[in-house]
Amino acid sequence: MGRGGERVETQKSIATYSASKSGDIRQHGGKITWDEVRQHKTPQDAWLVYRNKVYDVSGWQDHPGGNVIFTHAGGDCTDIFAAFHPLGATSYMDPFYIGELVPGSDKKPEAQANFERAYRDLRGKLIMGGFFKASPFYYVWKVVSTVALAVGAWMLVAWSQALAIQMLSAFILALFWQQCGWLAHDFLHHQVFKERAYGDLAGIMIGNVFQGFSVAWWKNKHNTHHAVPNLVESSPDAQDGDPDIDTMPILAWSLKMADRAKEYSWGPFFLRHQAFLYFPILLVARISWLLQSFLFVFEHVPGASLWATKGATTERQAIKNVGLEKAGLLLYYLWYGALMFCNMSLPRVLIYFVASQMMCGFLLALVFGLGHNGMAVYDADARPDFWKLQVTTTRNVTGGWLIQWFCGGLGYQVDHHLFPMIPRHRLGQLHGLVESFCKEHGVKYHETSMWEGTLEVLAHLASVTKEFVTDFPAM
Ligand code: HEM
Repeated sequence: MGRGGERVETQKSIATYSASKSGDIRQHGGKITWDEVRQHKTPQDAWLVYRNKVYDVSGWQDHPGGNVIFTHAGGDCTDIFAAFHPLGATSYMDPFYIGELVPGSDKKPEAQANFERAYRDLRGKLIMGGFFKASPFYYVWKVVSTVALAVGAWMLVAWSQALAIQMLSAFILALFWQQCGWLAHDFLHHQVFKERAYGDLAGIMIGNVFQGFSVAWWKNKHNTHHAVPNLVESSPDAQDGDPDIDTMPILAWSLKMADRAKEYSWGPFFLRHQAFLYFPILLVARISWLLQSFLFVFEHVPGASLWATKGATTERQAIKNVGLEKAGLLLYYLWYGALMFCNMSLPRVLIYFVASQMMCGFLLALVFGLGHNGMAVYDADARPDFWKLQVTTTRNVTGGWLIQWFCGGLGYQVDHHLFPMIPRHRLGQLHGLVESFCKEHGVKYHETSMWEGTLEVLAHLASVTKEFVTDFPAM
């Protein structure tokens, strides 16, 4: 569906939604207090505050960004809304409007209010300063140089049957996938194209075809992670938790998570040894992600045709390009199979498969882990404001161009989290501004080398184990 068609579909869906709600007492019309807003915090009963206006989005499953909208139910979405949407998206909000917030009912300290204003001013300055504009040359170079890695890996396999050369090829292929991960990430955050449909198509090419991940599966998870990083959900039906730290019963990042180990027969074993098991777990992470992607795209949903998800009853209804997604994943397994079988015996194919997948899992997860693991973890009920949440749950990685290349720009994780639509090649410049802004306002800003960061992650896992086992020695 073209871009214009998509807009019309969104408008129609909002109109249908509004009509279905017209029987409710939606037009509150008057003043609403913060205490009242906070009562409406589940997907079925969701109120949002945007610039002191209150919106009722209860049960709006057709939101083009998916269920992430409900992460902020009962709260202020002003800054996270700005982080994700194109400028015109506010024009879709009117049908959801139900009233004005009573001034001062949030009891926000003046320093906090000033700080928020300053952050929003900073965003305005960045827009005016051209920070959100991508360089086409940079991204053409990134795509070409990344694809060259896959070509190199293929040539090595075709050239030699020596195990050492095949393993070198597996490593280069793993690097290719890792770099594709960062590149798809940029396109899907709409850092590159203003026209979002192009970003989605590039994402399917790099994500599904090159890397074997479903774009819709990844986007749902990743946007939710951005909205609520390191937040442990308040209840299973609230949808206010970060899926990236939902790693139980394998890894526990907080005492609250550790408590759930008791629900699984092998949970206590993992909890006791989680710092030692962290790296072995990273090795198999990619195989699990491939499987989740495949099931997400191909799982049969009753009522949905093969190439569409209209009428679907799960979060898969958010898949916009389901036909392309399916074709993309099939193409991935086709080219990957052709590469492996072009000059290798079956036993070598199996070794190559396991080696390439595990190496990539390690390369990807090492960077993911550095971004947030071992940083502050909050309960969703006690979520801090946007800026504090994004900064205190996130770690930057220092280092020269090689480290930044390896991390795909995510060495500037804090800066990226505050402004996810700013293209990767501008993050270095942005970093200076954000760092001094944090200092000026006394907000904690954390950065380490790759090595120190990894040690911090392991130390954090060990400390959760120690604290929990001290409280519950029977574990
Ligand atoms: C009344 C409130 C909201 C309205 C009317 C709304 C509307 C929209 C619209 C029209 C789009 C499509 C934009 C485009 O592609 O041009 C969109 C995308 C999106 N929205 Fe919202 N939104 C609301 C609240 C939220 C909130 C609170 C969040 C996050 C917590 C959110 C997260 C997203 C995301 C991540 C996307 C992008 C999805 C993608 O890249 O494909 N939205 N929203």
